[in-house]
Amino acid sequence: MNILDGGEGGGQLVRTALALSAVTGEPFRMRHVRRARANPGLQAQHCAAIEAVAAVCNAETGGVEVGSESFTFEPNEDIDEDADPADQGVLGGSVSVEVGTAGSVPLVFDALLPVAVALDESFTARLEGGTDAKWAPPFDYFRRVKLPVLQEHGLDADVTLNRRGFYPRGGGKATLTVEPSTLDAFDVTERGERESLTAYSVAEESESEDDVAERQAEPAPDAADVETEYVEADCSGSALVLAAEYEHSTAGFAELGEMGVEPETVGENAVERFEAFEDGDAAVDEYLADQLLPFVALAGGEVRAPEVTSHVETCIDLLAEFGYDVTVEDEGDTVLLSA
Ligand SMILES: Nc1ncnc2c1ncn2[C@@H]1O[C@H](COP(=O)(O)OP(=O)(O)OP(=O)(O)O)[C@@H](O)[C@H]1O
Repeated sequence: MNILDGGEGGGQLVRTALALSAVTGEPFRMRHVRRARANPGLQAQHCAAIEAVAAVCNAETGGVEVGSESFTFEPNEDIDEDADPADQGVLGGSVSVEVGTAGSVPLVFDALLPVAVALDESFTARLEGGTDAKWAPPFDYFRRVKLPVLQEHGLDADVTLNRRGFYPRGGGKATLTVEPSTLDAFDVTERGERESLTAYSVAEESESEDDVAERQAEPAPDAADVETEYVEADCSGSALVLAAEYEHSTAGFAELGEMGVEPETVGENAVERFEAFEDGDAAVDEYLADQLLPFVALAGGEVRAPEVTSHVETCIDLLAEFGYDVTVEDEGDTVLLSA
């Protein structure tokens, strides 16, 4: 059993370990889960990710409860460890999981997506929780930025939003369907010319009185197409994702509305990050960089990112524990991640 130390990072290490364990068939124990966080141990969102990935690969789990700092995950014992990972017979099927209040639905999807390379048959995951939650990719980032980049590289997956769920009540619903997939190696080193820029601005319906969705999108550059939407949800909330599609890549700049923060400020923050990105030479934004790492490890290739964030660093260490080497080349203003 692979003994992993989760102490240097956050939930991302839990999600990456689950995905890699499902793909390789290698069981693991993770200790010191989120040790340095203010609320150490597994949180509801992480327990939901464990439950979802376990359902897809028939894993046995131990120690999975909120607050637990150590847990085990043993994927289907029927897996033939000598076989190629793509032929190891991870099952598919369907699973419904409540992530709980505003626990992030896209983050649980993140744990499930890499399993695509080892599936026998498709799986469907129906999740309930926060679609647009703090410290996580908002739903439109997942749908408009991350998924398109992965689909471009062979991932056969689709997502449907059934209901938005904002912080703190959650209550959002989304369905992810993933088919067995063969990934192409990544060559995301130059982003190329920008082909489109879209501001996806969403707010809960009561916020239409204050034109929140329009005001969030107002600072977007003139070149941007603007899509505003008001939705039914269990509590008020709003999100803005500025998605920039380039010839060879897509980058996203996502911000959530917050009490006491003017909607225009939400938009300005996203625009500031977009402009800084366009001033540099990276092909993906800093968040996509850490989220792509498991796929780069599995498929090989290169991705040019703005910097080595702590998420990138700790994820690379974890991938090495499963035998996947990702190297980082410091290029000055950018970094090249290769496998
Ligand atoms: N604004 C954002 N846009 C896109 N992705 C984001 C954004 N904010 C955070 N993320 C992504 O969300 C993930 C957060 O991972 P992290 O390990 O910090 O989260 P967690 O599971 O909530 O656990 P923890 O509470 O331990 O931090 C990262 O993959 C990061 O790229």
